[in-house]
Amino acid sequence: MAPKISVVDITKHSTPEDCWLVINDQVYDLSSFAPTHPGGADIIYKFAGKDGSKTYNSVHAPNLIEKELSLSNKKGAFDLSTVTQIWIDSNKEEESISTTLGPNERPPLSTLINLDDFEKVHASHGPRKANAYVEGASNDCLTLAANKSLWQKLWFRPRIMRNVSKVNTKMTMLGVKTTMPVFICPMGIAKTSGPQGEAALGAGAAASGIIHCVSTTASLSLEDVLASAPQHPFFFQLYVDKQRHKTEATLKKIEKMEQIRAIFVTVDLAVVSKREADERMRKQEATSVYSSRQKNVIDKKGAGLARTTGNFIDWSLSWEDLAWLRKHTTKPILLKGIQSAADAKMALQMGCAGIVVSNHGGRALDNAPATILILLELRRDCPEIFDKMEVYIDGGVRRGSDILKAVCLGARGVGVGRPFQCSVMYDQEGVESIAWILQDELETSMRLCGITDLDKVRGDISYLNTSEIQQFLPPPLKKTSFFGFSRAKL
Ligand code: HEM
Ligand SMILES: Cc1cc2nc3c(=O)[nH]c(=O)nc-3n(C[C@H](O)[C@H](O)[C@H](O)COP(=O)(O)O)c2cc1C
Repeated sequence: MAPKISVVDITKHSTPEDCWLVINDQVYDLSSFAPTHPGGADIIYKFAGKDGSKTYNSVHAPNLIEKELSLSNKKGAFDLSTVTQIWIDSNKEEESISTTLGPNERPPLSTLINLDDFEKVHASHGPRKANAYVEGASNDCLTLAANKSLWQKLWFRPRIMRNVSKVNTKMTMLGVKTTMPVFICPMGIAKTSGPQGEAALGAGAAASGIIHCVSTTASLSLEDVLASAPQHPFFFQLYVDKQRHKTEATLKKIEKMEQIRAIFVTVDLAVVSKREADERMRKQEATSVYSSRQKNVIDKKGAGLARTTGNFIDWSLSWEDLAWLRKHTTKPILLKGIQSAADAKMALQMGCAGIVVSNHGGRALDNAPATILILLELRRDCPEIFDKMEVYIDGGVRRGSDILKAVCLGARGVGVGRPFQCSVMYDQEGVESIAWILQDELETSMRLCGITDLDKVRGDISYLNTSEIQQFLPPPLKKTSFFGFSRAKL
């Protein structure tokens, strides 16, 4: 067996011409590869003679380097027993430098061409704490992954030769006319991702003709967020506070705010779940933009930003509380976090104006079903709700074609979360860029499907083939005809 390579040996190769790096406990010679690295040579030279694993892993799959480099550039295993404190400290310096690059060092906005690009750049260039917070999900992130991957298993059945020179993507959501059926999901503490925080989301939504749903845990005051687009409507997301009088005061304030057109009460997060990436970040690393009202405590779970800013949420919330909420607002109430047909029916019975099918982007119960499956379940088990209230969906929506799929299944619109939060890195321009990409992708997929008016195909499943994901549906509550659709629509 080849001898392991020590710290002393590696530090001898710390120049651009002779550039060795440790990546995941293996030593590589990247001298000839670095100048051709698509992410730039500098990022590799920064770690010459050092351990680049953290930065590398934040953008790359672990096996990429093994796959790409020739055998002669693989120098062997790193000798961990030779690690010194000085070496660890020098690596840390480089890591912090590489995660706090200035605006001019980020990839230009024009090079980001889909929503995943925004999440990748946030991972590689955003503040580490913000990234752990934004990208994190519960436990093993199974629901997070399922949300996204199951959209990809829903296929289209395109029609042809339908004169698609003009397409109409407009939709009315809760009485608000929008350019396309998209709202920016409520997300806490957006300032951790970029200095404009929610103001970028509000102004970007207004400029793009979509709606921002402001979170209870926004880093800016509600007034400041609304001021970012003074003529534009917003939605407000409500977490009910354990101290109910605080919620009552919030609702009283909102009642007078004409810009707020609806209240989305979040019902899927009785307690903040275990988000391990976030929890691993220690309290002292927190950028305390919001946490002044909470006492941050480190316990055995860690000190995640989500949990420390979310422990005011009332876990006693129940269906009876809807009457209490109704007493304090005249605005439409929607329940955000519906995950079954039974609860969707209940929301309708209780007089809600609508629901958001959501599992909190995989940040609530891990192993909760992917949201597209819940939407299918609703279509099958309670199709009547789509005519009687407004149904929205979020979770893993990353393509304009996902919007089209949701609408064909009967949703009035979709929420998009993480990509928008990541786009705040580029301020308002970044937010507008995401909206533009979605609009463009939506129009393209409509044209290629032979659809000219989005509103006219709402609930028309004839453009979809659901067979690949139907196997994942739970058994029906009661027997209904296939999907509850009339045959004409099938
Ligand atoms: C054979 C090894 C490598 C290959 C094939 C490779 C490939 C790439 C590619 C294709 C990109 C473009 C963006 C993307 O697809 O995600 C990229 C970006 C990047 N790579 Fe690598 N890479 C390698 C090694 C490394 C190493 C060793 C590091 C760190 C020490 C690193 C750090 C980065 C970073 C930080 C970016 C993002 C740059 C930016 O956003 O401006 N890569 N790499
Ligand atoms: C960073 C972050 C913060 C969030 N904060 C809230 C919140 O304050 N209130 C809420 O109802 N949902 C919150 N959510 C959940 C989103 O509103 C939404 O349900 C989810 O992000 C949609 O999934 P996606 O990120 O895959 O698009 C948050 C999600 C993220 C990623």
